[in-house]
Amino acid sequence: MAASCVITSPEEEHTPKLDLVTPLVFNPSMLNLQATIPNQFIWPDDEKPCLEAPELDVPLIDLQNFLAHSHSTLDASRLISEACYKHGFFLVVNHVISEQLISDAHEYMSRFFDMPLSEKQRIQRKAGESCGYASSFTGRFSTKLPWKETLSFQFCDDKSRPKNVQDYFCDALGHEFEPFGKVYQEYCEAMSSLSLKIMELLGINLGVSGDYFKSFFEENDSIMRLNYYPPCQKPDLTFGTGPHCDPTSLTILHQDHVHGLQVFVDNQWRSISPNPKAFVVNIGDTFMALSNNRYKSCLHRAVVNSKSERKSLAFFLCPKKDRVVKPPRELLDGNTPRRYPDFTWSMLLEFTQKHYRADMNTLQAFTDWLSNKPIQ
Ligand SMILES: C=C1C[C@]23C[C@H]1CC[C@H]2[C@]1(C)CCC[C@@](C)(C(=O)O)[C@H]1[C@@H]3C(=O)O
Ligand SMILES: O=C(O)CCC(=O)C(=O)O
Ligand SMILES: [Fe+2]
Repeated sequence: MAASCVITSPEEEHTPKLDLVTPLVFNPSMLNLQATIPNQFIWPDDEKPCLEAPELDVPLIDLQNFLAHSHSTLDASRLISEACYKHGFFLVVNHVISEQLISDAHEYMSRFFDMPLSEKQRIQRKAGESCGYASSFTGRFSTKLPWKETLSFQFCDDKSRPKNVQDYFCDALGHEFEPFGKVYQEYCEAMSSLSLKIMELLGINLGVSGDYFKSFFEENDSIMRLNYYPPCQKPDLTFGTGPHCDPTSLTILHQDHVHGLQVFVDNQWRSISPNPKAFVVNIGDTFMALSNNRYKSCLHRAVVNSKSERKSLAFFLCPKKDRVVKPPRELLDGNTPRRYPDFTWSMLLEFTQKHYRADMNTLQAFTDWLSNKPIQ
């Protein structure tokens, strides 16, 4: 890739001029071989990563077995419940999503991020918006920058816009990107369908009537995100994705073969190793509110390494923007009073894109913001 990382010279870096207006440009091809990393990427000592985290034993759910209501249904149901009450992470296998589609999604991600920076910047994320290309969010954040490039786009399960992902790529980058768009259109449709099956399963486990959650997420208006983490010569000083809880409802993540995902459980960072046949599923803040705080949206992060790039495909299930997030009556009783106020996903999304950097406290900060309390 062309271009270089536009950073002031070392002496200026330590005494940056106030009128310095040239934003830092994160160009991995220039940065990933440098022995030092810019200060903006260095996280505070008390937040730095531990690169070796013991494996977290998460339940592995055979989805076809489960949905066939076979004898293993009760076992799977119990395993998922235990996980969701504790940390909200579980693995799904036998999900009937083709290996070829997953492989194509990873292949096109590599092709996209291998493009020259100027090409990627044709689809640059605009301030306050969730879609587009971002290189380490330079210009969005000024400290604790994540060591990653991302491409995010919307998926609408909307019959009136049947090819919205494919159209996004063609409209933004030109007709030659139709193959990109076709693969991610098909991938997002598969993720949406898998999400609804998982919602059916979560509803059963929470004792919620019928298809409450499944119908809540029909016509979902979700976010697909491609995470590309270049190698980093100082992986112990920065993060690919910093510690956070997903503000969304459900995340379906496919890791490539490189380790990096860590989850905070029982006051310890634990890793979830890549499994090419499995999707990592985790509960997000919005579903935690929908479940009236029963299922947990859990703190997690992604570390980087000095040897190889890492990629992950993250599908963030989100309800239609104007749908009111409110727990079903079965989850409201004397013992568990209402934990969060009514809100729409549109409000929480805007909060994370314009007012607050999603972290481990997003939902509480959002609740305070809604009640006009000063953010702690
Ligand atoms: C609604 C969203 C905001 C983020 C992408 C989706 C779900 C996860 C969020 C995020 C990944 C949490 C960590 C911080 C963040 C800024 C990031 O590192 O990308 C978050 C995303 C975002 O605000 O762009
Ligand atoms: O890349 C990963 O393993 C995790 C990324 C993540 O948590 C996110 O994008 O929200
Ligand atoms: Fe996440």
